[in-house]
Order: sequence, then C-alpha cells, then structure tokens
Amino acid sequence: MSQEPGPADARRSEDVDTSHAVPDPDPANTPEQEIAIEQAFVDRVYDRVDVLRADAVGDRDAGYRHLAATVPGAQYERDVFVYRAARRIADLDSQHEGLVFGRLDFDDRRVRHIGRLGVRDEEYRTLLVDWRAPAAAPFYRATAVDRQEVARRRVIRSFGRGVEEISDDLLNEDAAERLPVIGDGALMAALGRKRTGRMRDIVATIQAEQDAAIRAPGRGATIITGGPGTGKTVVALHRAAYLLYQDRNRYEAAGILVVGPSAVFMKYIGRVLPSLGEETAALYSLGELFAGVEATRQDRPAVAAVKGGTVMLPILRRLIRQTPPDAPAELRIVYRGDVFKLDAADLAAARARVFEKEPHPNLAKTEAGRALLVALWRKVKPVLPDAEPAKYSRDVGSRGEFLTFLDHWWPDLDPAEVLGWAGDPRRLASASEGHLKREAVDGVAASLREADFSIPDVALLDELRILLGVKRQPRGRDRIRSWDGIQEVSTAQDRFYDRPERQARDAFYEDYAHVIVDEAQDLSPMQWRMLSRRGRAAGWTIVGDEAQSSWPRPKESADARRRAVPSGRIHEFHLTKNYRNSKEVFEYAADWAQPRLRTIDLPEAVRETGVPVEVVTADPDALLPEVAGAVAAALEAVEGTVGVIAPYDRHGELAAVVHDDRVTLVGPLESKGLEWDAVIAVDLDAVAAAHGPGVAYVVLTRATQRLKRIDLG
Ligand SMILES: Nc1ncnc2c1ncn2[C@@H]1O[C@H](COP(=O)(O)OP(=O)(O)OP(=O)(O)O)[C@@H](O)[C@H]1O
Repeated sequence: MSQEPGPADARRSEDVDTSHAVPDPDPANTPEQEIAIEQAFVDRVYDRVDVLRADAVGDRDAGYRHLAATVPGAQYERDVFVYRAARRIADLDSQHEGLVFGRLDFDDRRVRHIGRLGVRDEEYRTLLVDWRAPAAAPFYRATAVDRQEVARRRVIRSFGRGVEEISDDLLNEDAAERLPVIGDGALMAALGRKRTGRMRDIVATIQAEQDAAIRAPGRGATIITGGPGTGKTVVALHRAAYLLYQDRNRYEAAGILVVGPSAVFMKYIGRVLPSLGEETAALYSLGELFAGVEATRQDRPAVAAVKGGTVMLPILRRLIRQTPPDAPAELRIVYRGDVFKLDAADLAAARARVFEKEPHPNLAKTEAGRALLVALWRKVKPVLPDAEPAKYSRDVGSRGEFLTFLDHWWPDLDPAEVLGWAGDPRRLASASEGHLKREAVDGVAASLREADFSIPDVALLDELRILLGVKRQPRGRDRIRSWDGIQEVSTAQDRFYDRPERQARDAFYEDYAHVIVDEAQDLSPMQWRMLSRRGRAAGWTIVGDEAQSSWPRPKESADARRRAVPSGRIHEFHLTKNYRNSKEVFEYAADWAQPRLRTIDLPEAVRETGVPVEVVTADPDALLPEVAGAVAAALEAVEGTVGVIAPYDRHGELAAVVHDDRVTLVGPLESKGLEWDAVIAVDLDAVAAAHGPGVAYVVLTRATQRLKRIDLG
C-alpha cells in the first residue's frame, strides 16, 4: 500500500498537492530548535500512521469475520480485502525506522516532506511523499545549477521515532535570510558511518546520477556501469523498490529476480529491500538457481573457465545421449515359445533412433518403448512370419518384464545424476572428444567427483534440466500472483510477511517481469543462458564493472549477454563517484591496477581519511601471527567490520584470526561486492596469479577506511 498516489494518479493530476504550508522559521534558530520543529512534524506523521494501522487491522479482522462466506465470488473478494489490509499493515510496520527523512523548502515557501511511505492526513492531503513518487525527485536531483525551485534540501536523521540530526543544503543563496542552514553534509556522515556487515539502504542520500539510473524505465535493458564503490549494487536494489512502487501489479504479479555472485553477497544485501518495505523480490545467488542445490564452492580458475564456456553445450548434449551406467545390456523376451534377444549393439541402435525422434530423454519414454518393440519385431518377424505386429505390440508392450526393462534401460534422468556421470574421465572424454584437451577433461572430471556441486556446476545442471526435458507441470495453485489474481490469500500472506528471509518463487520460476544482475562482468556464457531462461519476457538491469572481472574471455561473455537479453531499448548509465573507499585506499588500488588492466573505469573517491595504505612483507612461516596482529590493530582502529581476504589455500592456517563477530575471513572471489571498514589483503600477488589482476583489484577496493596489504617474502 501506499497512501501516496502512484504514478498513474500523478499523471492524472499533475498538481496533486504534495506540499504543505508551514510557518516561516526564524533564520536564527539553533539546531535544537530546528530539530524540535521537525520532531513535531514527525510526531504528527507517526500519529497518523498509528491511525492508519488501526484502520488496516480493523479491515483485516472484518475480512476474516467473513470467513464463512459461501456465495460464489465472495470468498475471492474477502481474500483480496484481507490481502490488501495485510499488505498495508506490513508496509506500515516495516517503515517505522526513519520514516520521515527529507524535507524540501521551495522558493515559494511551500514545504514537502519525503519519507519511506506516502501518508495522507484525515482530509486526504499529502503529509509525506513516498521517495519513489515523481514529487520526490527534486530531493535527489536538484543541484545549485538546476535547482528545480528548491531553496533548501534537508536530510533528517532519526532513531526510532526521535529526530536526532538535521543536515541542510542551501541551494538558493537568497533564501539564507529566511531559512536556517544546519549541519554539515548528510552524505559524508552516511559514508563515514561504521559498517555492520549488512548493506543499508541509502534513501536519504541518493545522488543525482544514481537517481537517474534508479528511475529508468523498467522495460528494455538498463545497463549501469561504474568503478568500485560507485553504488551500483545499492542503486540496483533501490531500482527494484522503485519498479515495484511504480507498477506494483506487474512487478509483484510476475516478480523481480535479483541475482548476485555468492551466498555471502546475497546475505550482505538481503536487508536492503525489506528495509525499503519491499519483500517480494526473489534474491538468488548464482549457486542457488537450481532448486535443491546451494552451491557456495568455487572451482579452480582453469576448471571454472571450461565449465562456464559454451564449449560445454555440445558436451552436455552428447552426455545425455550416453547409456546410463546401470542400464541393462541385453533384453530377452520369450514370444510364442521362442526367445528373442536385443544385444548391446541392438540397444545402442535403438537408443540412437529414439533421439532422432525426441531429443529430450525425459520426454521420450514412450518413444523408447516403441523403439525397443520395433527392434524386437525385426527379430520376431523372420522367425514367426505369421505374427501380427499389432497383436505382438499389445502383448509384449504390456508385459511387466518389458515395462521393468524399459524403466531400467530408459530411466527418468536427474540433472545431478547426469552431471555426475562426467566425473568418470572416460565418459567425459567420450562426450568431449574434439572439444576438450586431455588436461581439461581430467580437471573437470576431478572437480565433478567432489562431494558437492560448485557454483559453475549450477549453470550446467540448469542446462541439463532443459536438455533432459521438462515435463509440463499443471500451473501451480501456489504460484504467487498480485492481489487481483490471488487465489489463496492466507498462504500468500504467510509467505510475504511471516518469514524473515523468504523466497517468493522457486529457483526454476521462469516468468519474471524484471531481472537484476549484479556483478554482471563475471557471468560466464553458461550462467547468462541460465538467467535468460528466467526472464524471457523480462526487462533487465545489468550492473557491473569490466575491470573487476574474473571471467577470462570477456568477449564470449558479452556475446552470451547479448543473446540472453532481448534486444530493444537500452538505457545506459555511468556512475562516476566512489562512495566506499577513502581517497587514500582508492588511489593506491588504482595505481596498482592501472598498468595491469586493459580497461579501467576510474571513479573519483569523495572522502579522505588521512590514513595511508600499509604494505608489509611477512615470512611465509609466520603468516598467522602477522595477520593476527593486523586484525587486532584493525579492531582497535575502526568501530565496524574487519575483513581478511586471503587465497583459499591459506584459509586453514588463518582460521584462528576469526575470533570476533566483527571479523570475517573470505576468499578473493567471495569478497566481490562486499566491504569492510578495515581490510587485510593477504598475498595479493598470489591472488592476481590465480584469478587475474581484476580480482586483485576487487580485493584492494573493499575497505571503507583502512587497507593493509601483507605480502609474502
Ligand atoms: N548515495 C549514497 N549515499 C550513501 N551511501 C552510498 C551512496 N551510494 C553508495 N553508497 C555506499 O557506498 C558503498 C558502495 O556501494 P555499492 O556496494 O553499491 O557499490 P558498487 O558500485 O556496487 O561497488 P563494487 O563494484 O566495488 O562492488 C556502500 O556502502 C553504499 O551503501
């Protein structure tokens, strides 16, 4: 729900009054006096929200009282009614923290407050404008050069219901005589705040170039590029919230999918959309897009490079045609007193004939039975010339022994099982003849013998799912629709509101209205294919930075992306300011990366800390004490989180440094997209050698305040 009119209402009436008059302040007011003025307004909004919540609870309860409705259609109406009330309650509940965060004072002395929700007063006049409404745009877009009639922009920071801090930005110098200007820079304050390990929303401080990307049209493809820390991830998430607000029916009914590189990353960003009141987007990491698998393991770079490439397509196509390992090698049938046999060669020929008719084995069972009967018939006919084909087929085809044979010879295949076959180097070598060298076969086969699947395996499993054939499912009753298509409201309501971190749609759902891909520079061609299946009719938001890529063949990936994303309108946005790293950290990272990377998109870091990057060389045998010392010093120096980023083969020996909630130890690939207040980068040269300079550049750009590099001597 939103009390604020959505864009449709705004279009209908451009002059929906979104501002209100307030008495002129005294320009000499102290910060405390101004805080008190805002507090009075904030209290008024909360009072109103309390009333609205009570109304919504009343509506929901009234809906439940009609539970016994038996008149056709009445149950549906009740469901819709209850659903809408439940939504309204959830919205109001989710937005309690910092509900009012912005205020615009216009040249004509009108005032507009901006918040996480739209709220109207008893007379349906706007009290608070939703940050996503067109009327809120000047809060993000107005600049001294293009003021959009804004005289002063104010950011209000609260804790619970209490206003704590105000920070103003005077856009019209002439208004200084009538408007007090307080505080120094909400953005800098937000950027300097300690990190907690969960990304926060930035509604109060979205910058103009970010706002433009957030509000781009939902259809077609929106491509957002920018160097490290420019807010690509946070912008993409706010964009999801914007799209949901802007066309709730469409985006809730068909869904928005947000895909990121790793489970750690999804956890890191997982609270942003709920904090914006949006619970319905599906968040999946690349390792989770195959139902039942939650892959978090990375393959060795050389193996990942093979598994992600389109070379896997012909290999998988051959693999599914191989005879299953436990399939019987001979069929014997007694017909009219004679024994008839199909040997291995006959069975192989029959198998090949099935594939000529139906390339998807899991859809070919009937065809397989027919092929066996035909092959047997060729043996029967010469021996029993008077046999009748129809009678023979009916008789043999309905026998238990024949059907049991068929089940074993042509079992329903599971993608995980088929991928497992490729763990046998002989099978893989046969499927990949002419495509892979011996060394690659051995590497891939060995990786497929591991106990669990790796992240690149998930795209292969998904490809196999399609190659094996997907049986048509009756459209599930529990597929989630918007309220106007909802079927079982109590179920939907539970799903939306009762689980803290939920998935609205399963991993195979294919009809998303919008797909947001973060860290897109790293997607392999096979991963692009997996995503394209989930958004055939979708709009796309693609976010990335080529320089941070770990995929070795960017052209192959770009081609795959072009094929995955429907051609059509493309909106491109480029973000230019680094909000994460201090200038000191970013300049160090850029100096290191520039000579090593072909293309690099260098943003401008907006914040200085005066703390230079530290570089030390440690004895390889004394790495643990060196890192432990660095962690202890970092915990002292920063209030927030500390990240140790080290090559995977060092994790065992370094595990002991994680003795505090604020400390995490991750591999270079998992550090993508994340940030810590202090970062300790272990053996950067090894990271660059194993994963390429792009990944080492990622490692160097994770710190908000302090970076220490520990090399091995
Ligand atoms: N307008 C803003 N106001 C406050 N904080 C911001 C703003 N824009 C970005 N940030 C913060 O800057 C940090 C970096 O943002 P984000 O992770 O989205 O960048 P990114 O471009 O995806 O980075 P990378 O490509 O290096 O992973 C985050 O802490 C984010 O909250």
